[in-house]
Amino acid sequence: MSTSAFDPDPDLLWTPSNASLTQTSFFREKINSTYSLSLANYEQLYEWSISHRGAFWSSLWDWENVIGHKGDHVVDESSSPEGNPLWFKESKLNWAENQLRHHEQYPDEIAIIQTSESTSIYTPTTKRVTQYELNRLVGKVQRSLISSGIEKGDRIGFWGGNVLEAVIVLLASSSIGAIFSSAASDFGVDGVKERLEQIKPKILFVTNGVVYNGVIRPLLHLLPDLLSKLSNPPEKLVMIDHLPSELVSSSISSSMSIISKDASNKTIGCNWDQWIDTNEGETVFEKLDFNDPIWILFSSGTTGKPKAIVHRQGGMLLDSMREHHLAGDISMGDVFFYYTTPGWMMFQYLVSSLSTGCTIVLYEGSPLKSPSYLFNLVDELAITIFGTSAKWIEVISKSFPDSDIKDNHGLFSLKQILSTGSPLPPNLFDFIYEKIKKDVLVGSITGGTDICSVFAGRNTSLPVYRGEIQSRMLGFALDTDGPPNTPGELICRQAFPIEPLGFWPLEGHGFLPADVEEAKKRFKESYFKGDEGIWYHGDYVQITPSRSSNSGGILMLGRSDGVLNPGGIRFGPTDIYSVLEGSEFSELGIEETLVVGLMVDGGADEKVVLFVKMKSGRPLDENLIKRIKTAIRLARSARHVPSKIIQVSDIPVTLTNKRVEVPIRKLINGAPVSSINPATLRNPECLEAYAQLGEGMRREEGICV
Ligand SMILES: CC(=O)CC(=O)O
Repeated sequence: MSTSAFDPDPDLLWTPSNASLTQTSFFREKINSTYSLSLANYEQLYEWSISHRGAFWSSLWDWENVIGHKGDHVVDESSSPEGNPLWFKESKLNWAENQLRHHEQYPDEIAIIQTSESTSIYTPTTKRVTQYELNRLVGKVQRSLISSGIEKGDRIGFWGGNVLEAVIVLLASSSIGAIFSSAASDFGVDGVKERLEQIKPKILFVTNGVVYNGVIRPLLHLLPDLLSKLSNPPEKLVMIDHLPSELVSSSISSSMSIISKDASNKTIGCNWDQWIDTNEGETVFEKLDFNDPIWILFSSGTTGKPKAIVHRQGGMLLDSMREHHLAGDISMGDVFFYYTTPGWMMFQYLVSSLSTGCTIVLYEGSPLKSPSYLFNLVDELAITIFGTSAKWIEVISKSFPDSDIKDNHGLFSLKQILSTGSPLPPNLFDFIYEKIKKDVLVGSITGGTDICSVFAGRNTSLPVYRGEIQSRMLGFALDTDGPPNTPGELICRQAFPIEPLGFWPLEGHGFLPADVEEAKKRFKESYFKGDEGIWYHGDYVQITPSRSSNSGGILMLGRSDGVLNPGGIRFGPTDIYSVLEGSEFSELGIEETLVVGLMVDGGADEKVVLFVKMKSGRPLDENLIKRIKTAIRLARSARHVPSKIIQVSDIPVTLTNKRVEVPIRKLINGAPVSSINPATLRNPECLEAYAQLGEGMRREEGICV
């Protein structure tokens, strides 16, 4: 693969050196020969995949050699997303069996590398687990789950670090048809409680602690509080010694006594090593329906309790193969790292790549222990696919303003850099190509918790253009709700197999009918509008005109509920963020910004309000305000220039570190702080200040307060 020196398009940053040797091209040839077609490029393949969905998803099943029984049925082609049809109704498969499918043929290949942050008093060893060993461990955990009384449809909870045991429990859970759900070690007790209370797991796994940024953070001492807050605590608690017990021993002993006290009523605690089956045996896989639930993810909606999104076994399997193997060309020999925690869907995204035969890297710790920390890891582990967040790339770009990362790190193995979490602005594409590596595919990917996959993203068969997501993914009828070539909300017009089954509780799991009905209503309100039946994804985007037959790239402009509309000009918050996130404003002291609309004229119009968090000790003075306004006017337009630019001490972010416009827009327009669910935010203590600022602004505007 190489950069193209001759293409006149100034936005072209990278071109695959041999697009015809990618999985996407091979698959297109296969489709052409099977259906006697002559699809000539990605654009034509994409159009075919959405106009022949049954044939596409069925061919994908065959192409990926899914282990299972396919049957004849694929989907009712006339069904809408709101109809949420069953897919592959006659099929039987198991997600975990497919993830572990290389253990017999390639027992010695490394499936997982586990690495963790060290402290001055503790240096963890890097663990390498072979395909054989992983399958064996999953078998042991599977048998222990069964002995613990876990059956198909029961929920299994996990709270803790990004560790090997989390992956093993996830695989073992799917192997018997149980439903997995996890929370990250940095979620507070209330955040975990809100999740577990909704799904009522029978068993909970907890790591004893993690190291983050040099600090030991024990978890077990929080368990008594958590258990006492649950109306229906898990019957069993399994504690995983991720850290040596002497580093967290005081917290263990205090929590164990309280767990034992609870044990007479409810929860019985034990240690992973005591719990896990000591016998050897076969790992068996329950043949499940394509539409059986596999895991529950939580979306960080900021009002009400988090939405408990239930995904399906078959959809998660088939689409992850499309994503990692077909679109990403990941295969055995690749080493795939994604910086994530078990509290983010990128954990499932990463684990789901095991089916390709690649090695996945689990890293537990801070991604910013030093700016070069993860680049060293790339060299040390020969990582080929490196995934991170746009925020991390931004921070790194500010930490290395003058030095070339490529001069200090080999990065020879690196083929792809993936980014998600928030839009990757054009200047960060430039940063990667100039400072990190020239010959690398930069895959900005977007999808999220709602689909636990990617709607648009990395595509090894297509070029990379500055600021653009490469392509819409095969099989998804994606569009915007506006006229062509204008920004609009991202929609999916046709039913798709990774549509969630619904919000928990689903019918048939012993929950109150009223709760099931409420979950159904909330699901409908979350993704559908009017009676069109199409899926509204909640992202504000623009599909660009097709270049190099990519069928159009995607520009991410923000969340659709954060769209601004001053004087009838609609634009996304990203239009402002991308101007202010370069190194120029970082050097001037800007740390973070948030932009929202203040309703004026009785709601008929709005004014753009920009909140700015400054680096410690740096003021937001008149000079800087002037520079901000000028930069926005020059880069965007006079209509984009904020009416008010206000310094704040903190910008609210979700538990997965995404900044949130919606609650702040509500607060400054008069909603009470109590209307925002604090457990969904990492720093809810900052909300009160926004409510007060809103009150002041409304007074200034002559709006009744
Ligand atoms: C793939 C994604 O979209 C991940 C996220 O931002 O949550």
